[in-house]
Amino acid sequence: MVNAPTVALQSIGADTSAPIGRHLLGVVNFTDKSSEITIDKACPRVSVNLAETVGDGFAEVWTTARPVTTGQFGTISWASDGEFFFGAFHIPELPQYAEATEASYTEVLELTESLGYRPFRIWHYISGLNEPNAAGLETYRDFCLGRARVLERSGITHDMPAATVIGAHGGGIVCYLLARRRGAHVNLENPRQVPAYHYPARYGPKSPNFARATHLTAADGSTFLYVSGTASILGHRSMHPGDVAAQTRLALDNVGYVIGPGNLFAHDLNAGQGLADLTAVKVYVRHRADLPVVREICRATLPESADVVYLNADICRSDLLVELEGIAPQQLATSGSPQ
Ligand SMILES: O=C(O)C1=C[C@@H](O)[C@H](O)C=C1
Ligand SMILES: CC(=O)C(=O)O
Repeated sequence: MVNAPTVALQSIGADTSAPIGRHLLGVVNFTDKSSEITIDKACPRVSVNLAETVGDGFAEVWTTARPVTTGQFGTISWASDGEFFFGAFHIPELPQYAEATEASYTEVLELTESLGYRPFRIWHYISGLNEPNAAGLETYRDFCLGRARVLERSGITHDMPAATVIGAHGGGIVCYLLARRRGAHVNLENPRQVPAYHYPARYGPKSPNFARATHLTAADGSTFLYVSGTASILGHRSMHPGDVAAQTRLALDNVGYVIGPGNLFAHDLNAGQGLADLTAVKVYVRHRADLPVVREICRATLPESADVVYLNADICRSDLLVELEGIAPQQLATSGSPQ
């Protein structure tokens, strides 16, 4: 059994207890209910308001190999098994988010640093993502302002892991993250894209802070590639405006490139992966009417083995129609060589 967090995408309301030999680390329900976070002795349970109906929703269930302890630190609900950590915070709907984002991100860094953990994957779901805040700044750019201020103070603006920022249907900001105590993970860039840290000022007063993917090696040598929300961007430009099919193909192509052997070799890593290795894929589609086209392209491109879910959501640039993320696990065969 892998001694690293693994994820299963289950239907909402399905029994979200851990499989035999695994322990719950965190449960994220994508539902039609309001965003909230609860915590019990088992783990934090996050609800993200991002499904049209319960039927559209799903549960993202993270488990780990060892029993966890849970805790609360300011706005952060967390669980840890001593090596891996799951944390989450919720900021209610506000006229502006930078200040509250700064406060919660400060708590995330204080908590993970005090416990000796380093984040390796972060997700954010933000209602009104493309809407102007009370000061007229797009909410996504408002969020980036708050995040960047904290990371600048901590000197880690260019060392953040894979991330996702996607719109929610209401409820303010929900953020959840995975972190690890020991061992280094490697943040990857995609040479076909300008690193988000270096986006020109036209995209906002502060650049986003995330890597294109993060590569993690577990104690048993298994590796996991966590791919950020990836869109139809080359260089720093959004490509194929208005053409959701072309945007879907380029987003998939960007994912295949960033986890491919050439890019991993360029980051001094072995055993690149491919789209055929992806699982736990979340596809975010701006217009519901585009879902059938996006599904068709994804089904033709992704392996049948992949768990793929589709969500109707706003994306961090208003000219982007689709974005997707995934995980490429590489379990070691018993011989110790990559499968
Ligand atoms: O700002 C981010 O962290 C981010 C935005 C999107 O490009 C994508 O969801 C990945 C990360
Ligand atoms: C916008 C987006 O998806 C990116 O910056 O990669």
